Amino acid sequence: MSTSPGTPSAAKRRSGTSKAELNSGKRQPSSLLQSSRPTKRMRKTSKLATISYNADDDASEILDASRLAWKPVTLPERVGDLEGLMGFEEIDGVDVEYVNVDGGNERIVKFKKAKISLKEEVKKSTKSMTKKETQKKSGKLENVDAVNELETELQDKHKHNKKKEKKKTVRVHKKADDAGIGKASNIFGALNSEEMEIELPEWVEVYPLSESLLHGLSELGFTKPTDIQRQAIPLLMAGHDLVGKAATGSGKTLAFGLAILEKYIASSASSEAVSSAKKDMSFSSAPSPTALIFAPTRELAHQITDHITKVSKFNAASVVSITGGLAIQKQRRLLSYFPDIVVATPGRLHELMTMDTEGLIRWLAGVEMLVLDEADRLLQDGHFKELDEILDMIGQNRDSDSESSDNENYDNSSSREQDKRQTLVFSATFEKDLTRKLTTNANNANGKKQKRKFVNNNIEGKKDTMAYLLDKLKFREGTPQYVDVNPDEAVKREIVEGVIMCDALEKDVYLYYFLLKYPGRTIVFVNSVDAVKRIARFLQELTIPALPFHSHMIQKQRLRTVERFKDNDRAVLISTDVAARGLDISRVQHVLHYHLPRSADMYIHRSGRTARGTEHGVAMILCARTETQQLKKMAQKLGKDVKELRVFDVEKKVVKQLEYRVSLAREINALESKSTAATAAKAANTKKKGSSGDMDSALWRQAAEDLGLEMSEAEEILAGSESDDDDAKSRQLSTKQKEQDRIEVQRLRKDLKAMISQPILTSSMVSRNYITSGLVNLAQQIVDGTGHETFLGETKTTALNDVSRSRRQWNKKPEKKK
Ligand SMILES: Nc1ncnc2c1ncn2[C@@H]1O[C@H](COP(=O)(O)OP(=O)(O)OP(=O)(O)O)[C@@H](O)[C@H]1O
Repeated sequence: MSTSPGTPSAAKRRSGTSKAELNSGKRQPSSLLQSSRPTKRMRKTSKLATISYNADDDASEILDASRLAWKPVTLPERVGDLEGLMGFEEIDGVDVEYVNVDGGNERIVKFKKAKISLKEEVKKSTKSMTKKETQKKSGKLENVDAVNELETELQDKHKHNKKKEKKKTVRVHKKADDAGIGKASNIFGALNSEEMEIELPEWVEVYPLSESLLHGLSELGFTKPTDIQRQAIPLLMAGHDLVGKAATGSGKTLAFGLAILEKYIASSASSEAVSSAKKDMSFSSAPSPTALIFAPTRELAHQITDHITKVSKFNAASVVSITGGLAIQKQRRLLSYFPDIVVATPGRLHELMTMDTEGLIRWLAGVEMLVLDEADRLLQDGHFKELDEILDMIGQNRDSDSESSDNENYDNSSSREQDKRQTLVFSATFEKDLTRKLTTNANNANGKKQKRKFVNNNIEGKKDTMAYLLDKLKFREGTPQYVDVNPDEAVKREIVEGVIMCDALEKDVYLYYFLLKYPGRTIVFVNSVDAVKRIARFLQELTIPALPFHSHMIQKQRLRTVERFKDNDRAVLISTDVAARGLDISRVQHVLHYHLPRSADMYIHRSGRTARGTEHGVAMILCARTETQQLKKMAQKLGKDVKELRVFDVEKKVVKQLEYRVSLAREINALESKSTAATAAKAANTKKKGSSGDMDSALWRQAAEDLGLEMSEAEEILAGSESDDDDAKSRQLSTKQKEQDRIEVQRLRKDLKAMISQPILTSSMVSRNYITSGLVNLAQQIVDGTGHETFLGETKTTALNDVSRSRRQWNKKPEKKK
C-alpha cells in the first residue's frame, strides 16, 4: 500500500474505487507489511476496504471502523502461509480519507459513508449496455445447424424482400451528434432509432455508398474506411480489375465486400421483381450471382459470408458459403435459391459443378465479379487443380456466350467490352516480382500495349504461378490495377515481434512459462497434426485451456472449436497452418510460433491472427538454437536483419520451477495414450467380430470421438485389428495393468495439482525472506490487485508491454538480474 502522495499533514483524497488497508482508524505504519521483521501487529488480521472516493462529499459523517460490517477476504491458497499474515477483511460502501501526520511518516485513516456519484452509476450502466451490445454485435461463425437456418433465411429473403427494400430507403431526420447528449435517460434509445441520421463522411468521401450500406457500417461501428478500403473501393466501383495487397487484419474483406454489395444494389438483381420471381426460376433462367468469391479454407469462407452478411443487414442481398465438411445435397439446395453472392472453397464447388446437370456452370459463368481471396494460397497444392478447372469451366461458358477474347489478344478492345466480368485478387502476401509482371503489360514507348511474357506458363512447374493465374483469369483490362497499401512492411505495424531462444527440448516449458505469465487469448502454431495433439494434451493437463485445431478434425468439431476459442478470452488454440490465413477473431493477444513457419509468407499470415483491425498484439517465435540459421534466412526474406529482432529474456530460475510440472504432465499423457490406444483396439476388435455388438458406423464414430481420436486414427486401429487379430489383442492391456496405470495417473494428477496450487517464485523472491525483504511489497500487490496471479511478487503485466520494452538484441548477452 503506497502512502498518499501530497503535502504532509494535508488530508489526501483520491477518486476511483480501490482497496485500502485499515488499522481500526488509528495510526499505522506507512507501509504496514514492509518492515524488516514481522511484528505482533502484522500477525493480526488486516482489514481491506473496498472504497468509493467522492471528492464532493464533504458532509459525509465519520464512521467508527470497529462497527462496520467487515467481510473476510478469501486469499489464494498459496498466499495463505505468508509469514505473519493471518488474513484480510474488506468492506464496501465507505469513503476513505488519509490524513498524513508526523511530516508524512505516518497516516491516520478515516472512514466516511460513501455516496456513489451519478457519474459512477451512469458509467456502470453504460458498461453493462456496452457489453450486451458487443455480444450482440460480435456474431458467431456459422455452424452446421446454421445451414438449415440459412435455408429458411433465403426463403424468407424472397418473401420479405419488399419489407427490406423499404428499410433500405429509410431517411434521416436527426443528427447523430444531437442524439442523447446531455439526456442521460435517452442515451441508448437514440442508438437504435431508425430515425437517426447516418453520418459517415469519411466513407462518403471515398465513394457515395448506398444508405443501406452506410447503415450497416454504422451498426458495426466502422466509422471510417481502412487504407485498402479507401484505395480499392473507388477503383472497383469504376469497374477496374484489381490486385490488392494489404497487411493482415487490414479490412480486405470489406474492400471487395462493399464494392460487391454496391454493385448488387445498383444492378437489377436487387430489384423487388427479380427477387420475388426467383423462386420460379431455374439455373438457366435465374440471374447469375453478383459475385463468386473463392477462399482457401472452410473457416475463411464462412467468415467472409458472415462478414458480408452483417454489413448487408439493411438490404436484401443473400450470401451463402459452399464448403466441404457439410452435406453436399444441402449446399446444392442452397444454390438453388440463387443467392446473390457465393463464397466457396474450390474443392466443394468443383464437386458440385462436376455433378451439374441443370445449368449450374452456366449460371456461375455469368457472375459479374470474381474474387480470389488469399490468392497466393489458392494457387498452392491442394487447391489449384480444382480452381484451375473451375476457371476453365466458367471461362468456356462465358466465352461461348460472349465470344470473349482469348488471352493473347489483349488489345482486342471490342471483345473486351463484351466481357463483363470484373476480377479481383487479394492477399497480404504476393510473390515479390508481381509488380514487375503486372507492369510488363503496360504501354511501351510507342503507346502500344505489350503482351505479357510468361516465363513459365505451366502451373505444375511451380514457377511464375501468379503470372499463370493472371493469364487464366482473363482480366478484362490488359493490366489490372495494382494496389499495395504497405509495400515496405511485411508484418503489420501494430504487431510487436520477439523471439525466445531456447534448446529444442525446452520449448514445452518455455511455452508453458509464456502462457502462465501472460494469460490471454493465444494461438500457438506448430508444423504437424501430431504436435497439435501432443501439445494440447499436455497443456490441458497443466490446466491451461488449450484447444486443438487441425485439418484432420471433422468440420463440426472445427467450427465448435473456433466458437469455444472466441468465447474464452484465455483460451489457447493449438493449430497447424490451417488457421494461419484469414481467420478473424478479435482480441487474440498473442501468436506463438512454436515451430518456425515453413516460409516467410506463412510467418506473416500466422502473426496476422493478432492485431486485427485497430488492435495491437504480440508475435513471438520460440527458436531452438539449432534453428537459428533458418530464422536468419526467414528474417532476410522479410527484409529484416535478424539483429533487429527483440530477444525476449526469460527468467531461468522461474523456468526451472516449471520443469517438474511439465514432466509430470507428459508422464500422465503417455499413460493415458497407452490406455486410449488399448481401449480403441478393444472396440475395433468388438466391431470386427460383430457378434457381441455390431457397431454401426455412427456408433463407431461416436466411440472414436469419445476417446478423443480422429477418424483416421480410429480407422488405423481398426485396420490393424482386421489385418491381424493377435496384434490387436496384444494391444489390449490386461485388466490388472490398466488398473495399475489408472492408479498411477491418479497419483500423478494429485501431485501435479498440488504443485500447480503453489506459487511460482520470481527472482526477487527466490533467495530472500520475501515478505520482509522490502523489495516487493506483496501485501500492497494483494491489496491493489496488481500482483500477478501465478508469479509471486511480480506485478501484473502484459506481453505487449514487456516485449515492447525489451531492448536486448540478437547476439547480446542478457543483463544479469540483481
Ligand atoms: N473500416 C473498418 N473499421 C474498423 N474495423 C474494420 C473496418 N473494416 C474491417 N474491419 C475489421 O477489421 C478486422 C480485419 O478485417 P479482415 O478480416 O477483412 O482483414 P484482412 O485484411 O482480410 O486480413 P487477413 O489478411 O488476415 O485475412 C475485422 O474484424 C473487421 O471487422
